[in-house]
Amino acid sequence: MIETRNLTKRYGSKTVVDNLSVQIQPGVVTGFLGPNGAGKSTTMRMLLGLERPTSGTALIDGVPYRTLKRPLTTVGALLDAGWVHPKRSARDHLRWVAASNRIDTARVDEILEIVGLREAARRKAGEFSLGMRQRLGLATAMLGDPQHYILDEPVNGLDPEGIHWIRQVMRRLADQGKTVLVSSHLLSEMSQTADNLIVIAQGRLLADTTVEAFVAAQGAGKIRVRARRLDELAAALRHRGAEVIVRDSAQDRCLAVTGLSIEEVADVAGDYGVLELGQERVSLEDAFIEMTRDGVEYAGSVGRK
Ligand SMILES: Nc1ncnc2c1ncn2[C@@H]1O[C@H](COP(=O)(O)OP(=O)(O)OP(=O)(O)O)[C@@H](O)[C@H]1O
Repeated sequence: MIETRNLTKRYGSKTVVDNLSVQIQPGVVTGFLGPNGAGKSTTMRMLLGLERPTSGTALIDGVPYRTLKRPLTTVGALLDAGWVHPKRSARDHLRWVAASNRIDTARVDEILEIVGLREAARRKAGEFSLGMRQRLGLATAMLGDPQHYILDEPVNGLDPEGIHWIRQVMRRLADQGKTVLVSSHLLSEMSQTADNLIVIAQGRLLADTTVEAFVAAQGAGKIRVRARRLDELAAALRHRGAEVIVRDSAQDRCLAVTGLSIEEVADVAGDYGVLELGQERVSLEDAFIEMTRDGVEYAGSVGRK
């Protein structure tokens, strides 16, 4: 299991990770979600022993990463597509990593096949595209067949085919019973990739739940309404005691209403040129924006699977 206990990191007076306690379970893909600068990379770097916590602990199977004897056989990591000497071939890079971790070099050709780099194995890594570098980074992470994976924005810069491939790899690893922690600020991506979600903003835990429960809880009981005179309708609904959120997106402008029944909303909306009325089905994107905007404490309100 990957775990943080009251994990805190400060740079000067700025708290980047704030008292974060989470447990990442095996057998599922856990999405680590947050807007830019939320503290995801810093948390992952602390888990990998690359940053020292100001307080609290980051543990892999109950111990700090730094104490692992052959780390690559316990945790596979992908940070910034991994570092590779530009003049070294993919194969030589992997053989070097394998040797330094006492991993059988026979595994190198096997893993090159798995990540689809067999043809390019003898080319210099400096000539690789971003997508190929991501594949090589993942190959490095998978080399020691570790139980745990920590992947920082692995889909960054990939084309749709590459994204599909990475998703499949993560799913397969989870199905094999591995722990897979994957960060992203792309919510739509996470909704298609992850089973569980850990959401942070400004270093603080906002949600620790399943993707399904997260979306359901965010959208529960809201009524979506579009009308010609939307702002006036919003005021009228508030006057009737409803809680009203104005959703402004590139596609449309609508209201999300709670505190009144759909019949009551319909009664009011009739006077304001109603165009559409129904139970809201929120996207993960909307739920996330709403949550991080309000900074609502969410953790614990919805149980895990
Ligand atoms: N070494 C450092 N010194 C000072 N501040 C830092 C350092 N590393 C990170 N930060 C700050 O910590 C905050 C969190 O950064 P972090 O990279 O962990 O966020 P993130 O959630 O991974 O965001 P992104 O998706 O943009 O990578 C940012 O405001 C960043 O500027």
